[in-house]
Amino acid sequence: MSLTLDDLRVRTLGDCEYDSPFAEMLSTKRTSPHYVAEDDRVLVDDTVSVLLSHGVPIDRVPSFETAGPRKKIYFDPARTTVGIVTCGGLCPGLNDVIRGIVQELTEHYHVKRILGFRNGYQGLSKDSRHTTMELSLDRVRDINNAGGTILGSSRGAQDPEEMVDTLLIHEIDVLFVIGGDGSMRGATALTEVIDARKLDIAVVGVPKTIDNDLPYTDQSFGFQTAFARATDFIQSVFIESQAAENGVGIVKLMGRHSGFIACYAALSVNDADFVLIPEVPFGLEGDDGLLCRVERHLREHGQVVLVVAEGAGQHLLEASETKDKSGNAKLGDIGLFLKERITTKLSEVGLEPTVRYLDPSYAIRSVPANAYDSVYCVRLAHAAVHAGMAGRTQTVVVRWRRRFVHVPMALITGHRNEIDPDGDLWMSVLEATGQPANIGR
Ligand SMILES: Nc1ncnc2c1ncn2[C@@H]1O[C@H](COP(=O)(O)OP(=O)(O)OP(=O)(O)O)[C@@H](O)[C@H]1O
Ligand SMILES: O=P(O)(O)OC[C@H]1O[C@](O)(CO)[C@@H](O)[C@@H]1O
Ligand SMILES: [Mg+2]
Repeated sequence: MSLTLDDLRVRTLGDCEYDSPFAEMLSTKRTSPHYVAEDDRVLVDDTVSVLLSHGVPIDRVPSFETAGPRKKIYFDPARTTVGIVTCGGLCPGLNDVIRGIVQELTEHYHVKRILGFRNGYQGLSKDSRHTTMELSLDRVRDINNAGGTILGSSRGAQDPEEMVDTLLIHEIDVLFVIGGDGSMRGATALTEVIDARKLDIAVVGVPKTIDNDLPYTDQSFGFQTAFARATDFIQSVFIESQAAENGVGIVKLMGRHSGFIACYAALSVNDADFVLIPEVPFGLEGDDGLLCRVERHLREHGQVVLVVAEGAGQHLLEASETKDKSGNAKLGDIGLFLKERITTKLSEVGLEPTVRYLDPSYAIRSVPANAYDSVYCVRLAHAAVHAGMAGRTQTVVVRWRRRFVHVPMALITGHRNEIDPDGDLWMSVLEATGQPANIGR
């Protein structure tokens, strides 16, 4: 997709007139390999050929506004009330982000009132708008040691008019939404009502998804923790299948539309023989199909390990019209399906298999963030606070090519981050597993 500078323009509520608590520290800072000054920008693309293809001077090629503290800010901290909400599925690091936001607002900006809305957007609805949680430093002190979110989360639509009424009742000036693509669509709907009513409320997003399926972000927070946890299950089925006669290990991992968890976990353990992801369709039948390939592998090596993303091979299953409360399609169970088909096939050819099947499901996303993700979360939290206090709205903070930047919400929800079958990640998976580029297709 070709972006223009206009697509990348971040919205702001107005001129920044208050001195930032960081003004003095920033006065001598210039762009360096480790810092981007607030009037500088970060390039979207990073290859010579793509940069040249734009055919415009370097200051006209697509670039993001840099994140970080500003010398001047929009909101007067002494009169600012902040809200925080976490929505959608769980993800390691949610509590780290909440804590980081509260710490930054309290210790540096000296914001006095921070409210957590309970149970996702549901907590902003008319019915539950009074069940807020006061977020003080004491309240968030050790929350990062636990998985989940102290605020709770939910799926399901709420009326944006009602939600904005709730923001007004609590006199919220800045709302931080920590959530995935659906949450960012919800946040966009909020900003539309805020605009229509000409209100002065900033909405800043911190993108969250263990599936790593949001675009314009290096890797989403919690993803590394989630795939690291997933490796335990691959190792288990590897060991089980190694010890059994005709051992088959199958692990199904989360990933509705994108197979990042499956690929990274499989590469990390480097013992998987087949990795199946939604982005690369495969067939079961025929000499080139998955079933014969599994059989051959088993005959040759005595064991076989498959890692399958939950969204893989959906074309092989009966289509389902079922949706969850947020309207996300409920998928068929490819893991159980493969377990049955592989068991039947191997039994038919006389290789009575010992099949070990694991579906760790929620076990990989309910854990606390690892050290790496915790660092990432706290830095995203700081960036979000700086963006909000500077009056940025309809904006998310992300890390892009190792720099923290502001991205308009519309870009984050515009398309999905998926594994490119022609890209180098999938090539690495093919190299590590030895599986062919096409299975039964
Ligand atoms: N198009 C939309 N407009 C308004 N609100 C939406 C929209 N899509 C989703 N939402 C709301 O956003 C919240 C979270 O959405 P959803 O359950 O899809 O999770 P998510 O944020 O995409 O996170 P994840 O996919 O990582 O679990 C829900 O309350 C849902 O109703
Ligand atoms: O059961 P829940 O909470 O709807 O979550 C399941 C989904 O959430 C995700 O982890 C995305 O957050 C998907 O991979 C998974 O299908
Ligand atoms: Mg989603």
